[in-house]
Amino acid sequence: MKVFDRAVVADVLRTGIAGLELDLSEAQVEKLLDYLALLNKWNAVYNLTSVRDPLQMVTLHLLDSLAAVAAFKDAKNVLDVGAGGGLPGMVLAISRPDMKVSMIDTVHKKTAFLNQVKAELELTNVTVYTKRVEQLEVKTRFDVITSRAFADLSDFVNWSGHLLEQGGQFIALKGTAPAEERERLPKPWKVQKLQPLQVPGLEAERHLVFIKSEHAETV
Ligand SMILES: C[S@@+](CC[C@H](N)C(=O)[O-])C[C@H]1O[C@@H](n2cnc3c(N)ncnc32)[C@H](O)[C@@H]1O
Repeated sequence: MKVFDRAVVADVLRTGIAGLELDLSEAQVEKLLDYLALLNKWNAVYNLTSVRDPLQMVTLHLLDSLAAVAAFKDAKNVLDVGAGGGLPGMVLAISRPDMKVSMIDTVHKKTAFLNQVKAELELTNVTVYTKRVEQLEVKTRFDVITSRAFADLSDFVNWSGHLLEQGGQFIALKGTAPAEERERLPKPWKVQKLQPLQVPGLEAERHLVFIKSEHAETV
């Protein structure tokens, strides 16, 4: 599908949400569609994602991120590192308006887009930072730090570990997470759980990797 046909896109999105058994209101589904329409529009100029087909964007971006929403059920204050066009951060913010979601990226055109989405969709739970995560300082640390397609797990925790509150956890959205990469994590970080994800309409392997300090209680 070349053009953004909202009715067709909405149909695929709604079927996927039903498959994931997610309880989203009609207003939230409309916001997800608004977000996708903006991503599609800005992508033409800003090159935010290499996925250009709106229907593929539903599966590879929206449903892929929505499949992870349940893992954030106890989260209150989340940071998405290397959020790019807002995945999974923007999808989490729309799905969980009660949760604070911060997104960080080094590339200004990406965070300009995220701020535009925040304004147009009136997302009061969103904060956007333009800088390297290693250089971010915050008054209140995060209970969950997430990322999708960001970096090797060791770099992810090394660069953002200073931002995680005591007892907090990392949740990385990955295709595969090879044992060698998981075992290479620097102390005190340890993989607590590796959870396969089923994304409606997607054959590819997807996983959530939960990482905690070995000094924290197990999940
Ligand atoms: C492959 S993209 C993934 C974007 C998005 N998470 C997704 O799944 O579509 C990785 C992003 O990380 C950002 N990035 C790379 N190094 C970073 C750093 N040290 N701090 C913050 N963002 C970084 C890049 O600018 C890029 O937008």
